[in-house]
Amino acid sequence: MKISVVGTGYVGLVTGTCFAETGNDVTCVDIDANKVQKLSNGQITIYEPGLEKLFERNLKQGRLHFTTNLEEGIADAQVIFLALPTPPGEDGSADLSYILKVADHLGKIMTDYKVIVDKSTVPVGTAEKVREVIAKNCKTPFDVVSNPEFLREGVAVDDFMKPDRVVIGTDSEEARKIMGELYGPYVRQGNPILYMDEKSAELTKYAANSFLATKITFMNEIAILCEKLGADVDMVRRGMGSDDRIGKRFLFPGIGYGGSCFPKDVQALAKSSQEADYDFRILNAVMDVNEAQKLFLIPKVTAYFNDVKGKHFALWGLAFKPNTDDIREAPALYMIDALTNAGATVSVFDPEAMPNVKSVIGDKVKYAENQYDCLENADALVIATEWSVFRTPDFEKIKSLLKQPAIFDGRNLFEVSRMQELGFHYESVGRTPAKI
Ligand SMILES: NC(=O)c1ccc[n+]([C@@H]2O[C@H](COP(=O)([O-])OP(=O)(O)OC[C@H]3O[C@@H](n4cnc5c(N)ncnc54)[C@H](O)[C@@H]3O)[C@@H](O)[C@H]2O)c1
Ligand SMILES: O=c1ccn([C@@H]2O[C@H](COP(=O)(O)OP(=O)(O)O[C@H]3O[C@H](CO)[C@@H](O)[C@H](O)[C@H]3O)[C@@H](O)[C@H]2O)c(=O)[nH]1
Repeated sequence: MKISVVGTGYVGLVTGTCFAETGNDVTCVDIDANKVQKLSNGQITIYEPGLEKLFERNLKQGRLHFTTNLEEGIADAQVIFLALPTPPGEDGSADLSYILKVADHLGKIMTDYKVIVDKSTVPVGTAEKVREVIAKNCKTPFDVVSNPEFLREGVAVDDFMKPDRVVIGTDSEEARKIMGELYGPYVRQGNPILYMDEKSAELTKYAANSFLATKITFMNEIAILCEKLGADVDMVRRGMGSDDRIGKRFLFPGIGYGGSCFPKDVQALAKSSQEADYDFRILNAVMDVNEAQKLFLIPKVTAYFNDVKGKHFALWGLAFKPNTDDIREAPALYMIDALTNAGATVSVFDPEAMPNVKSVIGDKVKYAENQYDCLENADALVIATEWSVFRTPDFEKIKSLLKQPAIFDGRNLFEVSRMQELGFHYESVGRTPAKI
């Protein structure tokens, strides 16, 4: 099938590459000429494990094309995916201007039947708006479908190729048939395509992200309570997660959820809800708790040193989670601000995200060559992201490099008892009685 993907960022590039991999002829369109040039020349523009190989193969075999020209990009396409940004507007609601601008343009240039697919995360009613905007100028029949994307950064290829489910919101039989054919190769037995009306599809995406953010936040509050009551959140987590109704996943406490999705989507759902005259109280609490959680380690660090002014910290991990170079809403950035504002200095190390951090905060911190180099002259180590490479470090080396053997771990990487045996002052999340 000939398909077009408009917006070649994270989701667009994964969508385009994966659809090419299953034999479709894909043209990706982006207004960023620099990005399009790089991609056309075989240079991948995002860090995503496993994607590069697929990207190179499909580019070489001529199934993947890139252009800045929308008219050329959609010319023969039967399906057009919109994978455009939907950032928070000033009031927290999703900014639909990117989507509606492209929809308006499409209406002026479409000359035969096409299925326009909202792949971006968009509020209820967006498919209707897209339809209206296209219809203003369009003389040919078309359908608009809501097909939200559930992939996670870091495991995006697997999530796309082996989805738990594919949600397709449409009441058009023709669009349903085309979308079913396109997704056929990805849908394993038992992991179904869920056909529904477009509003339910749109809401499913926000409901899923908000529920997961709530699940994490609930555990973060349980972790706080564990410290106050002297319980161990690891035990509580296992005890809870063994109940199938609760499930083991997304129960890991830490220093708050970040990334390009949960923070903006929880906020957008709260806003949509307000517009529908309903105060979604849980979501307001989730946002409040998460804001505070990003700085969860700071009072522990401050209490240990009395005052952090003049102290130097090593920070391992900058990306909002491992296996990505994405630093959007990363808790590490909030901690860097808090520590430097209090008069401390910080050396950082991250396997992938340092160039992105440098482009945002420049020389506010020192960028280390590797995780051990980062520890030189540091008073303590702070851990913000659970990269695998941080999980089994050389503890003797850490001890010899740090001025004092103190580790503040926002991701619960190590066993508390082992760290005590090794002679570290070790604080993590929800596993030791509160000292403050
Ligand atoms: N990143 C994720 O993990 C993820 C997962 C699921 C859903 N989503 C949703 O998917 C959507 C896209 O997210 P993303 O992370 O891929 O965004 P992104 O910012 O990485 O990419 C968006 C791309 O759109 C391009 N663009 C902007 N205006 C354009 C125009 N007029 N024509 C063509 N291209 C244009 C930009 O240059 C950019 O390359 C958002 O709604 C997001 O919430 C993201
Ligand atoms: O037990 C957990 C699981 C996750 N997190 C944090 O939650 C955030 C989000 O993690 P994750 O969901 O793995 O990353 P994303 O790539 O942002 O993916 C989410 O957002 C995407 C964009 O909407 C959706 O497509 C995905 O289904 C959804 O998981 C990160 O800061 C994690 O550190 C925790 O603190 N504890």
